[in-house]
Amino acid sequence: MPRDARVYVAGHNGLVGGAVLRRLQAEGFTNVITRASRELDLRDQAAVRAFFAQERPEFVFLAAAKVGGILANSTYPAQFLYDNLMIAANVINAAHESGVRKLLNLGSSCIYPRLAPQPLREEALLTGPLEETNRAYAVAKIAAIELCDHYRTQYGSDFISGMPTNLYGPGDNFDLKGSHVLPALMRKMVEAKEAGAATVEVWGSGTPLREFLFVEDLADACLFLMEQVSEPGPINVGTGVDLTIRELAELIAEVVGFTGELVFDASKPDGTPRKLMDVSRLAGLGWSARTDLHSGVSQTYDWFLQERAAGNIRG
Ligand SMILES: NC(=O)C1=CN([C@@H]2O[C@H](COP(=O)(O)OP(=O)(O)OC[C@H]3O[C@@H](n4cnc5c(N)ncnc54)[C@H](OP(=O)(O)O)[C@@H]3O)[C@@H](O)[C@H]2O)C=CC1
Ligand SMILES: C[C@H]1O[C@H](OP(=O)(O)OP(=O)(O)OC[C@H]2O[C@@H](n3cnc4c(=O)[nH]c(N)nc43)[C@H](O)[C@@H]2O)[C@@H](O)[C@@H](O)C1=O
Repeated sequence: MPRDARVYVAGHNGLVGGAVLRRLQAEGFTNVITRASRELDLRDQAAVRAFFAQERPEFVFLAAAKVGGILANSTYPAQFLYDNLMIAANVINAAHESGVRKLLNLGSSCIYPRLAPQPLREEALLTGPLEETNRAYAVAKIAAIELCDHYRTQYGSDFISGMPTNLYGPGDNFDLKGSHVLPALMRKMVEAKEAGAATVEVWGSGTPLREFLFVEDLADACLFLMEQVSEPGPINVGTGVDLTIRELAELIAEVVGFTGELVFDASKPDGTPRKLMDVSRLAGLGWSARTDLHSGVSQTYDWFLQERAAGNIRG
């Protein structure tokens, strides 16, 4: 991508969009276009068409979506399905109509079939029943991947899809009901430590396994994909390493300095038992994650304390 190319980052206020924006700015891109949802609701087809016709971006990072953890997904499935279908359909179609040179769409490891063989290979997509707790979201994410592939075959559009694993890092959502596990446990443990509380509640059994990629590494992968990959089908972006929720909670407790007891609430859903991705395809193209989980959690903790003091934490 030329440094003066017109680059649109959809979702720049979010975890992924924020990391991609920081990286583009660090790399010296001078023409980055952004819009908050209050300025441009991507569910509004006419507004999206008008935006693309007016701004004519050449490259698009599609990191706008309605995103949440296991409880949010199972509580608001209609919104997760509708919003994500509309956002993807409007942006992908307007990108085609306005002649965008390349678009990067993002899937998620949680959209693979619940019982697909692990580690998950890209070919496993659509080969079996989905995880119920986030099926609505998954259907919308799968539709976006399918749209990109069919716009490639029918119109020759260079629209690609990355398939990130669970992400975390600066800019994450720390709302205790709507967020993902890592920010939720970090916030709960910080607040428990400060309050002198003896316990912290962990949802579920603690036995599910999850893989976590630091969002700055994902941003690096997004630029790599935009520069290096132009082929159909999702491409996994992860670390290839997972751990149990119990092990994650113990790691966060050690970083935060919470020495109380972890109490597991079996009334909360575990979700899919495991979703470790096979990351060999992207490794074969020359990209691998650099930040180990302990370092990423430590960096996220430092960022959380600093931004909480400034009143900038989402959630
Ligand atoms: N977080 C994770 O663990 C993972 C995320 N992904 C994918 O990465 C992408 C980004 O996720 P993430 O950064 O975590 O999500 P966030 O919730 O952190 O950010 C999503 C962004 O989308 C924007 N947005 C939401 N609805 C609309 C709308 N109707 N119109 C315009 N903008 C909208 C929001 O903008 P605003 O703030 O202005 O309202 C927000 O900044 C998604 O496609 C997600 O599926 C994939 C795997 C894992
Ligand atoms: C990222 C990807 O994957 C997401 O699915 P998920 O990985 O199941 O999401 P999660 O991070 O919310 O939970 C992971 C595990 O952790 C446990 N858990 C413990 N304690 C808390 C807790 O306090 N909060 C949360 N949220 N989970 C907790 C929780 O019970 C579960 O066993 C999709 O929603 C979808 O967003 C998607 O794209």
